[in-house]
Amino acid sequence: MENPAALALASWAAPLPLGIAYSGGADSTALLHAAASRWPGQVQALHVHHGLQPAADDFEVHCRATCEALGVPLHVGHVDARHAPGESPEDAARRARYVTLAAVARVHGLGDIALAQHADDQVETMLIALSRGAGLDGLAGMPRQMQRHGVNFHRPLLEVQAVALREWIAQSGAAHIDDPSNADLRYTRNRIRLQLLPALAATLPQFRETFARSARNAAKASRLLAEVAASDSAAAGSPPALEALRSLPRGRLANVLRHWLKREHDAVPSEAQLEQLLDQIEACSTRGHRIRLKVADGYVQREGDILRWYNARPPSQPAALR
Ligand SMILES: Nc1ncnc2c1ncn2[C@@H]1O[C@H](COP(=O)(O)OP(=O)(O)OP(=O)(O)O)[C@@H](O)[C@H]1O
Repeated sequence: MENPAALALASWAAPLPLGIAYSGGADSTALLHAAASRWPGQVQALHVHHGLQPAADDFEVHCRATCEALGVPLHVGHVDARHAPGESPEDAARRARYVTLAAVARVHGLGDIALAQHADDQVETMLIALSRGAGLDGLAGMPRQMQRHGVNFHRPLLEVQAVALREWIAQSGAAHIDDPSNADLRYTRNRIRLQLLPALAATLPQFRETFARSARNAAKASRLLAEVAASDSAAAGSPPALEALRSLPRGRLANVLRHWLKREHDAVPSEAQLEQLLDQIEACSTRGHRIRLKVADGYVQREGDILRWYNARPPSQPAALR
């Protein structure tokens, strides 16, 4: 049986040299083997050592042995991911992993990193997004390519099914790690993978393809909304002028506010907060109308003709500025 990751890489004009995010797990093992034989001498493995996990040292030892056997250089970065209040430990570990992968890549002159997420990971990501009530951005799933922390991340296996990768691993006997935490049903992602995906497969056999199509549709719509937001935001200025905001229909106003808050302040308003902010802006027809609303971890406040964001409670305003 041919490595399905090799088939996926065959049609990819990858930027070289290429870093491979290699955990030692089945999927990134299949990707590393495929990449090492497709681009000999141009591939380097990047491994993140999760300091808090008891088995992390063993994982690193395993990765070293595999890379030596394949003749691929290995670079290891260390993280000690602690999660912020309100953030799940899984999200914190993922966030820290991307930062570390990028930092290690940059040190070794690599501008591109391939991750081994596949079609099943994409479906899991969409289901998690749905379970959190996500908007279009979340439903778009993971992009095939994104720029973050100064490097390009690629996901060349997004169309490959997990079962194909696992079959190849089993048949080829390629050494890999079975991370026991992948079976821990306390994690939502594991429950989705182990309980929900088999049920989906039984009921909707084509779900991977149709979900992937929905993700692409959502991604297209999401890009369009970002373009509308960029043009409305350019017209409103930064910080945005109330008069320009008030000239927008409610849907576009919500769109531009969401993008302004996310892009410039990394703040995501709840549905109720956004509705309240829209109501306030629409009602704000006199100079004396005051706006001061809690949004995410900060505040949005009217200051004269503009709206301003504060990370913390804003100073009280002299009446002239309200
Ligand atoms: N510790 C790590 N070091 C380097 N890259 C990692 C690490 N953990 C995950 N990755 C990368 O991120 C991708 C997604 O992470 P995820 O946690 O879903 O993978 P995983 O369960 O470790 O599985 P696998 O290695 O089989 O892909 C992996 O496919 C891999 O490319």
